[in-house]
Amino acid sequence: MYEIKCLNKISEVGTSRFDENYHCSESVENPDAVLVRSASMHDMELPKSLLAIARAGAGVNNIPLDKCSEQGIVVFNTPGANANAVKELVLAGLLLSSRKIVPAIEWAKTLKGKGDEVGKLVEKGKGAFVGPEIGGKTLGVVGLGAIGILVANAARSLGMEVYGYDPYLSVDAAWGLSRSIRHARTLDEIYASCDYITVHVPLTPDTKGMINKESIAKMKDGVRLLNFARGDLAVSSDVISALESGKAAAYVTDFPSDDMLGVDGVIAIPHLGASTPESEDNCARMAAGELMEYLQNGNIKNSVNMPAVSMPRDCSSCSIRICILHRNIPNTISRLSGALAESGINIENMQSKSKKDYAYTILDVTGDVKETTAEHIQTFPEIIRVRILR
Ligand SMILES: NC(=O)c1ccc[n+]([C@@H]2O[C@H](COP(=O)([O-])OP(=O)(O)OC[C@H]3O[C@@H](n4cnc5c(N)ncnc54)[C@H](O)[C@@H]3O)[C@@H](O)[C@H]2O)c1
Ligand SMILES: O=C(O)[C@H](O)COP(=O)(O)O
Repeated sequence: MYEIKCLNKISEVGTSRFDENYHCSESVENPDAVLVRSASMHDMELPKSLLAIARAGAGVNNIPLDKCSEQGIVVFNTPGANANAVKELVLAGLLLSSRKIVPAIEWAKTLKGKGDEVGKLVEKGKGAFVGPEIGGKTLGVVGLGAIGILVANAARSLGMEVYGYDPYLSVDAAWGLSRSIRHARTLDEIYASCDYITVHVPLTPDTKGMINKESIAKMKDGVRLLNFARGDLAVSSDVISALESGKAAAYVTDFPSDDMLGVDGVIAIPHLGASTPESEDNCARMAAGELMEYLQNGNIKNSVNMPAVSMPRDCSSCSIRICILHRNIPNTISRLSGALAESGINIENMQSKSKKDYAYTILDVTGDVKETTAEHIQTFPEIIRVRILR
């Protein structure tokens, strides 16, 4: 029985994929795997039993990736599964940042009780809520991954002039990008050209605080900023100063901090980007599938800390699969195959790949694989974790 611990509420569309070989609940003590959304795992003790974590979503800054890699815990996310939900809210954000919709709605509520006067008061007061159209304006999209691409293409079809910046753009992503998106080679080009700037990059030491005094100074006067990626991408005191001085006209954020709340020009949304039934179902379905495939077959797809390695279990003569997470250093494979040969075990099929400092090897074997074989391999200093799947 595989024990799965849920740290957040996960859509049943995902958890119902677990069959009678799985037990999934919030109160599991020694989990084989964890399913999580945004709950922070940084201060959590990671039990020895833990083999994998699946983030039902995109951002993995709530998970201690280095610690997981060292302990042989494979971390998955669900690329693209919530991208459409975020794109739709970003489009709403573009309009909210322009058309003074939120204060106008609040003002309209104050007319309650004015009876037949309401129509006249609306016409008299609406002049306070004039805001520009987005059509014909320039939008800079920073980060052209699953979300950035959808936002760029959609804004283009709404009549915006769109600039995209992503120095690590993947080939797949490039195929998905409309040809009419302008390629910005530097962030400065985005800052100098764009009336609206939206960021869709992961939070990393490189991107933390990228919206700050210096970058804002390079932006156009009256720039409207949108942050549906992570709060710490922006230095909040610098954004507040820019709003107060009029340098920035709006800051739409899905990650409000205390100091931002109530500031004129801040449109604070309570992290709703991925909160649609469709996206919650997509993420949960994908995350549960990734865990099952890894726990049962040792296959890794969509991991953020380990290489993608998959082999079908179609070797009719070999019922045993050995899965080894190890360091990416020379001679490891030959030591492994030597140790297996000494125990009379033959490798029938094999796949091995590396990702930065780590590597993963799957071996379909014939012969008498004893637990002691795994224990012996586990003593090699380059080996992080060995699993035998029967
Ligand atoms: N508001 C929400 O609910 C919500 C939902 C999903 C994702 N997110 C956030 O949005 C981020 C992006 O999500 P995604 O699904 O598009 O991820 P993704 O991995 O598909 O795309 C990220 C893109 O950013 C690019 N990138 C990385 N560093 C960069 C840099 N310094 N400059 C420019 N580009 C850079 C990458 O090359 C990649 O193309 C996530 O990491 C997460 O933090 C928020
Ligand atoms: O990175 C993500 O996928 C989003 O921030 C969504 O987070 P959530 O699953 O907690 O809504």
